[in-house]
Amino acid sequence: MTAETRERQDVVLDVQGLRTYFTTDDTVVRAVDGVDLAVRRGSTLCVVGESGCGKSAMARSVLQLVERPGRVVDGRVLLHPAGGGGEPVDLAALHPTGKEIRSVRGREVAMVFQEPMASLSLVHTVGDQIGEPLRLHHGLSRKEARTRAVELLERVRVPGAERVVDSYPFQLSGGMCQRVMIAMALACGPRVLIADEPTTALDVTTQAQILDLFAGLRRDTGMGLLFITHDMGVVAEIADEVAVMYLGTVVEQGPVDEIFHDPRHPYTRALLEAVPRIGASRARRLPTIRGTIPDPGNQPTGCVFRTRCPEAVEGLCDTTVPPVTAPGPGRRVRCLLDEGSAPGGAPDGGDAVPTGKETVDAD
Ligand SMILES: Nc1ncnc2c1ncn2[C@@H]1O[C@H](COP(=O)(O)OP(=O)(O)OP(=O)(O)O)[C@@H](O)[C@H]1O
Repeated sequence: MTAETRERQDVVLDVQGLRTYFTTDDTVVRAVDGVDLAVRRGSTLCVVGESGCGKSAMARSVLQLVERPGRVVDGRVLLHPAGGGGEPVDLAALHPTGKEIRSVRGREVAMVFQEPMASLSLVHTVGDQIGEPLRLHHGLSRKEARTRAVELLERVRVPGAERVVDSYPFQLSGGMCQRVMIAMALACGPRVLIADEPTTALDVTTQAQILDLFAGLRRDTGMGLLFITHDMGVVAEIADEVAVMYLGTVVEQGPVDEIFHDPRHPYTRALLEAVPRIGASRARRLPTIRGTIPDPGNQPTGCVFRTRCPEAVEGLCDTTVPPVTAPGPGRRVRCLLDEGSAPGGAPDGGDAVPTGKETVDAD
């Protein structure tokens, strides 16, 4: 078996050409505009980008959780069966409120959000909330579900799990609530866990503990982790692979080491320059990315990043949509100025990654 075949077999969630638009009377916000991603078993894919790049809309689209007026308008979200055999299910083709997608949510693909307090019910105990999917999907009795809830709390390293299981969220700290959310997400043994900025609302110490917890869980359970963040420091801590998102599209992706040591897209370089460095002089001001993200309802012509790109070339970047190119195995870049990029497409001729032509045609 070649390394590429093995890599393909490892894919548990395959997002292809995903587009999610928010349509109102006078505007169409192309929040997700042709995204291709693959989440592998036992591996963490970090999606990184500034606020408003479409990370949450993309993550919510996977489970058809986009709120109106948002809607998945194109693309496929293939969930591969356990063990790699059989036909994948296209989650994007399921009805957003139908029975099929509801049976996938929580059971096969679970999600953890940024604000645990907003996601937890304040009037039910922690144990009842963790146990609910177990009673619903696995037919456990109330007592069995409580026992399992204690085990799950212990697994996410909640001290005094026997006591915490009978408490209410408002009695717990933000970090503890996030652990409860993670325990809930793990309850049914999902094959994919989507975590949307799960540490952003937490203090730095708790953040580090939760990241450590995610890394351990991913290792121990073999689930695929799709981790959304705006913070390159978090990416460095937890990612195996990285997808850099800007204005609804993935502008660069690849293995984490390569993204950090050989960033090919000017946006990736700008994100990396804005990360504080250990040992850097305090007097040195951190560079920020110039300008602001354009209105996704009114995207620039040509390259989406060119209005903020320090390297943009007039007459090229404003007129031509960059094709996806492949500068190396597992690497994808969308930049007209990237030298050494071969025309895009999977190295094995696979169909999971768009070719440059498709990108050009899409706009
Ligand atoms: N309900 C909505 N109606 C209209 N536009 C929306 C809606 N929700 C999101 N958008 C737009 O979609 C785009 C992508 O938003 P999204 O929240 O996915 O970005 P993000 O990268 O996750 O940012 P953040 O880190 O702030 O959550 C933004 O321009 C946002 O304004």
